[in-house]
Amino acid sequence: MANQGHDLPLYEKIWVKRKFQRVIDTLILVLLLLLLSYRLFSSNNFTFPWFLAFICESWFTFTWIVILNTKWSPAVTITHPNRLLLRVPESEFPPVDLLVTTADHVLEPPIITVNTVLSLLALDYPTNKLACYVSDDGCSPLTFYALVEASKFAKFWVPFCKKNCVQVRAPFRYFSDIATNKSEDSLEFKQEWLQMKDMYDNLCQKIEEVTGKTIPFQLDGEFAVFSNTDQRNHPTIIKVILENMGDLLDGLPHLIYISREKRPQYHHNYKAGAMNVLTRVSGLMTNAPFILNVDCDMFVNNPKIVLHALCILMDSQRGKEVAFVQCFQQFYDGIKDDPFGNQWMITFKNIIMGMAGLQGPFYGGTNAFHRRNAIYGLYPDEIESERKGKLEGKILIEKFGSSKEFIKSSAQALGGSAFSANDITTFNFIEAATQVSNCEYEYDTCWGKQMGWLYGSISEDVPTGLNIQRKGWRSECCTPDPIAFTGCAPGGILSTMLQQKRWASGLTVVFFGKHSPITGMLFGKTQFRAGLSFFWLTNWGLRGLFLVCYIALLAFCIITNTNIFPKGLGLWIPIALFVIYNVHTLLEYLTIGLSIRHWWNNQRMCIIRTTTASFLGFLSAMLKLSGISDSVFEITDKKPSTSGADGNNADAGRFTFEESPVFVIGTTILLVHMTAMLIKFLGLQPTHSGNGCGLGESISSMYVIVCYWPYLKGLFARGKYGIPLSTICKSAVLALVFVHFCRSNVIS
Ligand SMILES: O=c1ccn([C@@H]2O[C@H](COP(=O)(O)OP(=O)(O)O[C@H]3O[C@H](CO)[C@@H](O)[C@H](O)[C@H]3O)[C@@H](O)[C@H]2O)c(=O)[nH]1
Ligand SMILES: [Mn+2]
Repeated sequence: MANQGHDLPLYEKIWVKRKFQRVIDTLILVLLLLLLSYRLFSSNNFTFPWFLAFICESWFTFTWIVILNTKWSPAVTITHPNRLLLRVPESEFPPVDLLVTTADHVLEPPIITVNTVLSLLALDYPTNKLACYVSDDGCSPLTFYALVEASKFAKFWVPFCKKNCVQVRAPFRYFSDIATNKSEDSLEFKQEWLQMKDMYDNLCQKIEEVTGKTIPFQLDGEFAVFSNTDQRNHPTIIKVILENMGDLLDGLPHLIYISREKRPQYHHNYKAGAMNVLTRVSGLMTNAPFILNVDCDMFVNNPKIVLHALCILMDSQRGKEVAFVQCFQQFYDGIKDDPFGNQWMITFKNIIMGMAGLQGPFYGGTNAFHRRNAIYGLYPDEIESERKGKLEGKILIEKFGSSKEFIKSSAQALGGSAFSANDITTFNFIEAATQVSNCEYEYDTCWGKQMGWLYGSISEDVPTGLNIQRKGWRSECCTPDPIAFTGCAPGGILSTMLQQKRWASGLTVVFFGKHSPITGMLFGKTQFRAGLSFFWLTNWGLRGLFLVCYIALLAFCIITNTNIFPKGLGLWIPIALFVIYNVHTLLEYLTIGLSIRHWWNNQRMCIIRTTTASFLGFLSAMLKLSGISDSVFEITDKKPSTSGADGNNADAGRFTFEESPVFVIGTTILLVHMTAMLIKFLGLQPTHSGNGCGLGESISSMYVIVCYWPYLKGLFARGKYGIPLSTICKSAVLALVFVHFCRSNVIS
């Protein structure tokens, strides 16, 4: 019986057929190449606009090649947790460390973190094999208080979930779902349910009470360590909130709170710094071979997810080459038709599934199961064979830092010998853990440079993943049903833009840095097509630069009455491109059941986002690379929006404007194009003997204005729906400068 299905793989990879799409995608590439060759060989003028258009279109073509390559051979993985259960007795399941990061109790209300932690504690996995570590970069007694209260609630919540096979184990979601209390449920269950709900409401109330006040509570007893602390200046605080003392199968997992030391003179490296501290502290206490990391808002939606991920990581065939298993980010309560383009449904289908068919998806920063050894910098072939050299004490100290206890634990982890926790007691654990969480611990070690979460980019996830894949590791997607994790997408246009800007900036830094896919392909073991697919990510900011150039060029042409598009028969190339591309993407949306509105919102947001957030991100990366100013990790606001994020609210998808440079750029683009159209319709274009501006330029300019429709409405709306006057003024000045520049350059 126990031997049943021994030779069957724990997971399978299935390639998805997409012949029709390949044909259309290739056709688009051919048209792009045609346009480029038309530019090269037409007897038309080789003016500056033509040259610039050629550069931009070459870039677009390259981007399309990247996308085509990524989409070419998509794959999905299918996991078989029942086979794993048959093969490995529960007592031999490997430990898994659960790492959670939170950084600001205002933008990330403690109740959100609490829900994520509760869902982790209630995972369907032996509780004595789980340990949850929460890093709080906000050093907030409120977060700590909330976790302590949550741990009391967990003693009832976890057994309740397991007994009743609850699916969604984040209580705020569970209780908001009316379907959880159905009429056919037994009386006993109903009573329990009500009791649980009562307790949860109680917990929320307690947390709300303290978060509402300016001086929340007396900082004494357990909380005394938080007195006189400042977010940017405080010693390490470590608290063991729950400890599974008797190694009990049905107890609760360990729960540990960590706020690493911060000092103004030390750069704390944002989330990457926090993750490295979490890795070390968990290494000291439980040293699990596998690590799950989630952001504070990403709760477990499928309680069996650990088993699914282990199917991949523990598969005896291909599993050994897999460094991490990535569950795609999905969101709850997404606004209908994705007005801000931040739900990424089609990206998952096209890009991530595409990468899964190559060397594997990129690491997305959250919802990922890692092999501790890969985080520690091991190569895949070192897992089984020679790694003696790496285990020598001196080398380990140079790489991992000087904590004796940590060296011991890392040698164990690298040696693959014992997954057993160290002979560490709560008392010496705190001491050792404090040492590895202090600011100067990483000084002169490899942390953040060659191993662990890498520093230097505010999109730390991408270089971290690339650094692992360049060593020859693969990664896999895990897409169980129901979805593994769900989190909250940014609720408004501003937070979406700021997130995009951060990504663009961080990714541009990666592109020009030593962890770019190019170096991975040239000097590492990143496979060629996989490396090419990673450009889709790292070029995020550069795309902004080229698109802004192109859009400015269009306006320039209309204002100065010149052209970049072919005339006559040649004009059919860009027109065919435009039509085929749009029909093709629309079909892609419709086939997976998304609406036309969803498609249009995404098309529009792609233009808006690329020309504003990505472009600004690119500029900020340039400032960073040239050493002028550093870029800051601006945390995404996770407060539930007051206007109701339920998607039914009429206001939920509307653009609300505030003062911010991202809106200045967008408004400028809109004003410039409106001015250009006005000049054209009023007949104010200069006349000259050259080749004047034609239909192509006008249609494109109109398309830009249509994309920017929400901004156009914002120009005339009031209150939060209106673009602030100061932003309009700044944009108007910029637009005037641009128009003046064009007029003074008129080619006559
Ligand atoms: O100094 C910091 C800043 C952030 N965080 C945590 O980092 C996570 C991600 O921050 P968030 O503001 O939610 O950013 P997102 O844009 O939603 O995050 C995406 O992009 C990030 C990289 O830019 C990745 O790290 C994330 O995993 C990925 O979900 C959160 O848990 C934060 O608490 C820290 O721990 N310390
Ligand atoms: Mn997030």
